[in-house]
Amino acid sequence: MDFSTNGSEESELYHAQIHLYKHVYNFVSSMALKSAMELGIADAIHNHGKPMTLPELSSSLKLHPSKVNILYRFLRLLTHNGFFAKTTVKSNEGEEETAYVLTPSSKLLVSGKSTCLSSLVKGALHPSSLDMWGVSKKWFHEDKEQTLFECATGENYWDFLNKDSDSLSMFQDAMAADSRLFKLAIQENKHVFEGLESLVDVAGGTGGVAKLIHEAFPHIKCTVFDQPQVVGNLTGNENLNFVGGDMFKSVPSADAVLLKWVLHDWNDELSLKILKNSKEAISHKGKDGKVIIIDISIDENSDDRGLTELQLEYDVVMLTMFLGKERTKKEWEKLIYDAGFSRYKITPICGFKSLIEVYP
Ligand SMILES: C[S@@+](CC[C@H](N)C(=O)[O-])C[C@H]1O[C@@H](n2cnc3c(N)ncnc32)[C@H](O)[C@@H]1O
Repeated sequence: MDFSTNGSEESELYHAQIHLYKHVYNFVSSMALKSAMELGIADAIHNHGKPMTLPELSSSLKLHPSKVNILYRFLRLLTHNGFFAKTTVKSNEGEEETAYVLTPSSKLLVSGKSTCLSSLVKGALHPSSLDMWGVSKKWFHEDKEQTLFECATGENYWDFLNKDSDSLSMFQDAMAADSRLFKLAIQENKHVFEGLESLVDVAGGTGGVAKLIHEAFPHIKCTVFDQPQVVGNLTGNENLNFVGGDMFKSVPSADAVLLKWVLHDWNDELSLKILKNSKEAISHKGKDGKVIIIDISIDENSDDRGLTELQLEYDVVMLTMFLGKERTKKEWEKLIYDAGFSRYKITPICGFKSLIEVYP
């Protein structure tokens, strides 16, 4: 084989190598982030109340003294990746020392805050979501309509969650964490909820979003509708109640149906069923009823390549875990019209998701 190249071919080759290696080792950044979350680095810096030096951080985390340099190297990667920032402080002896501070991204790992996403990091990077990748070649060659998760474990992800209360809690906590960040989107899109007297949050989990809507619009009668094993033990109040059931059979009646992070779990056939049941649920309001979908609308032509990459990664997660999908605007339009709705409006929210108002 001839490896001789001219300058530009060489540069292209090295670029290609860096590109490939970068994608091969991306998992290290994910795992370092997971370690930071498990160690509680963000909490330690937050609780310290001022920039924290490496020895202070190591001692606060109660690490073995032999691990200080290891912590430094994890922090170097995480700082490079934008999770921490460095500053200088003066030691008691008057010497300048490097100290770490939180960035907006690591502030999302501070526990006890409404914006804490630690449980999402925990759920998304849990071995139950990662181990399945070992059988992806087998999955591609099999003539079976099953998820990668099912191919690896012999059971579908919903059954896996439902048989073990720890896994179900982990999943619901991750969803609730994601939902809490929805507060800002509600404030920015108040008009979507104004005028409603009742709303049912279909497959609303433990009520993360419904609670935010209830806070912002206390007069709206909110119902969280989910599987009985998810909502069975939850209690609300006069205007926030929890109902167990199966959205593929029927959906409780309300002025509006909310479907957040729901339709991406299902293929078009099952999503159509959910949308038709939702249409039925708002039918008493005639043309004034609405279905509010919160999901990704993939934009492959976006100038923001990082955002599109995240949307496409989510699509593969939905595919491998649920045989679900993230949809493009065109795919949303088809699904919405196939379900018998007459118009819709898409508004980008939360950076990478969309709010889709759908009308009969
Ligand atoms: C991805 S989670 C979304 C939860 C919530 N909407 C949120 O954004 O936090 C999907 C939810 O669908 C619920 N679910 C699955 N199958 C269901 C069914 N047949 N009827 C009602 N809910 C169901 C699950 O229990 C889970 O809470």
